[in-house]
Amino acid sequence: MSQNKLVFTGGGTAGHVVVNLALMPQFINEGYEIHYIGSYEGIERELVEGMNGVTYHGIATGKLRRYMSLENMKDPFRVLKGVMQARKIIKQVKPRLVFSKGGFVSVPVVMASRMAGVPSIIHESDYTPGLANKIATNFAKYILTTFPETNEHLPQKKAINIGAIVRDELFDGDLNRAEEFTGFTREKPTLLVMGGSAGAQSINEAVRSALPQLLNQYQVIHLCGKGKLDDSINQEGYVQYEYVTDELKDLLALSNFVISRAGANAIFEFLALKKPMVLIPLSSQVSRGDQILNAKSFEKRGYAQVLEDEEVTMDSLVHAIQELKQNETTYKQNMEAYQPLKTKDDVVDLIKNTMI
Ligand SMILES: CC(=O)N[C@H]1[C@@H](OP(=O)(O)OP(=O)(O)OC[C@H]2O[C@@H](n3ccc(=O)[nH]c3=O)[C@H](O)[C@@H]2O)O[C@H](CO)[C@@H](O)[C@@H]1O
Repeated sequence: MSQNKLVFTGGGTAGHVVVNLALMPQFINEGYEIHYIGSYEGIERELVEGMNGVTYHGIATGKLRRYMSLENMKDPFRVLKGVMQARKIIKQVKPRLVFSKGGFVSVPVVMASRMAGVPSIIHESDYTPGLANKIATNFAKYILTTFPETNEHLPQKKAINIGAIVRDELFDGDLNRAEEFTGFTREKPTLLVMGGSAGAQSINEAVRSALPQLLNQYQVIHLCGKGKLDDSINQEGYVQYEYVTDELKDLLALSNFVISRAGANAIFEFLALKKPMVLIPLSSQVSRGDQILNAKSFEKRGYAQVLEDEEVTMDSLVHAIQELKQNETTYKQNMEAYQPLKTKDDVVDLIKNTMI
């Protein structure tokens, strides 16, 4: 059996899985045995379980709720159970390192790795660290950050700014496949709408109400989130999908502009692919406001136009798209000047240099 074993963890939303999806194939190709510790039912299970070369282990996990619920009382016990389960898995697998992409499920795993004397590296995509990663930082060797400003909130010895890690496959989009999948053509420009990995109701509603205006000028690909399809809409030039996996690269290749939430992974993907974007960050009423900071940073660098969630209407959305189109060249020039700080290979090297 291979002595080169790694454990990856992270979940809750796709944003806490995609960096792992970018890194794991590299290690699998080099003959490493990969284990993934996630929740029993989260999106990480869906995205990871079928992958060749990865063994998935489900554990109990708590959840961060920003509202009062009886479930909140049960969470400490679930986290404790998760630590015991993760500890058992780590003892059995004996990995050389644990790599965590954050999210609540990752906390017990990073704690258990520390107990077992296995080093861990965690990754924070957002402008400010989330609660799970703040806790996990205490037990980890390093925390890798996407935005340089994030390091100000973290212990200096542990924080390393690496920039974003984008999946290689996203650069291999194919226009013919996209046309076949959507039924669209290249004659009209295409707008891609992505409300984060789970979809966003406010964006879905605004986009759907703006369709009569938008479809005059654009074709619209709408990634609307699980359970958020609207079957009553059947208009030429509009397609909707709950969530796409392999097809995403092709849909991105066909898209000229993007309307999106401001999740860190998604926006760096659009930047890497030079897609001018309208960002509608998740409001601070329902989150810690990290997406607002992500979006502002992109606006400041001239990559995006930002609309606050509270001001999203049919008219404000159409207006924002018009402005984006008018300034397309400037946005693209700004994005051309962007150079990723470190590559995926640098992170792979860091992992190898930190392994026991
Ligand atoms: C509600 C919530 O907690 N959101 C957080 C979550 O967002 P979320 O899970 O939406 O994460 P991101 O926007 O960062 O990433 C979404 C990922 O899903 C992919 N994708 C999306 C739709 C689809 O159909 N197919 C697909 O593959 C995107 O390409 C991207 O890689 O994690 C982000 C990264 O920590 C945070 O910034 C967000 O605040």
